[in-house]
Amino acid sequence: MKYTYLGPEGTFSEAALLSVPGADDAERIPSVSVPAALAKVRDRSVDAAMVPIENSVEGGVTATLDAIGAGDDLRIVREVLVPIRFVLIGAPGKTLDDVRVVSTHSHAWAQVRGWMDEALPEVDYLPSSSTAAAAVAFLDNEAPGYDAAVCSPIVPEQHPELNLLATDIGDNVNAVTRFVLVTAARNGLPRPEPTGADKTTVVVPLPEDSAGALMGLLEQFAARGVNLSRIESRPTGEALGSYFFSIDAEGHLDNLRMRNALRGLHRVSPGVKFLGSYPRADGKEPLLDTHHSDEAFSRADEWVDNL
Ligand SMILES: O=C(O)C(=O)C[C@]1(C(=O)O)C=C[C@@H](O)C=C1
Repeated sequence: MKYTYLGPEGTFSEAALLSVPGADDAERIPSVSVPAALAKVRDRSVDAAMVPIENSVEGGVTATLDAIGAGDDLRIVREVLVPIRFVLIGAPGKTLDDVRVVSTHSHAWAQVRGWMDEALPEVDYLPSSSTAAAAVAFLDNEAPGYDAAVCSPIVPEQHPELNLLATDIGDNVNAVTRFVLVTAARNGLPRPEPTGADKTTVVVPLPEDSAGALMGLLEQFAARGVNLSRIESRPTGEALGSYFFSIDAEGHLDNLRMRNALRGLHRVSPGVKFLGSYPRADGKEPLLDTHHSDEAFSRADEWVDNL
């Protein structure tokens, strides 16, 4: 297997990838952005990409939601949860008092704003493509245009020569980011089998100019007892008012309640895209009524077939 991730080395995305069995011995190619990582999957120059999709504090990673929803079909085959901690790295020779401009990934910045307001209230922010990219720029000894970088504690572990100014600067000690491992659809790799604790991700265009369109989508899940764990709307980019929904639902494509929900979804929104069924990282099984079990759906089909 050949993998890519949002790089460079030392990002949370790399930490997520390294938790995949066998990935530490496999070829791992860093990408400069989430769309660049997914482009490598689509042109088959790698087998899979590890990308962030959702953070418990800052919400959906829109770059990922937009890039997996558009273009050729992709498949999510695994999810990984990474606890998030942040440190502050200074430019060589700088102390905390010298810091005027801080750089990091926008999601990381949103998670340290409280600490910054307390410790460095006057500071300006400069966005970077990833947390690690902001920090390792100091290794090149060039002036990167900022005085400090927010990144994962892995970066100073990998590069002890970096100037560590502060540790544990995240505002929420329980912050977690969810990452997904994405492959090309129909790439010949085995698809994840149902485990009893699975998630299914779909992207659904909202039918336009129709009263109750969102209700029409949601009731496909509700009527079959399929619980949703995430739903986010994103603009398609085509026109004002044109939206798609990115949805995670509890269950696997092989569960009859999910198959029936997806059939219903396709009737109300034929542009729906299936992005994969894969095991939940937390192993949590859905709470099901008996009338939503596979047996109940099979018995109902049998009853109708025999009428
Ligand atoms: O920059 C990184 O280290 C990433 O892996 C990206 C990312 C994100 O997009 O949310 C991952 C986890 C943290 O929440 C901050 C940044």
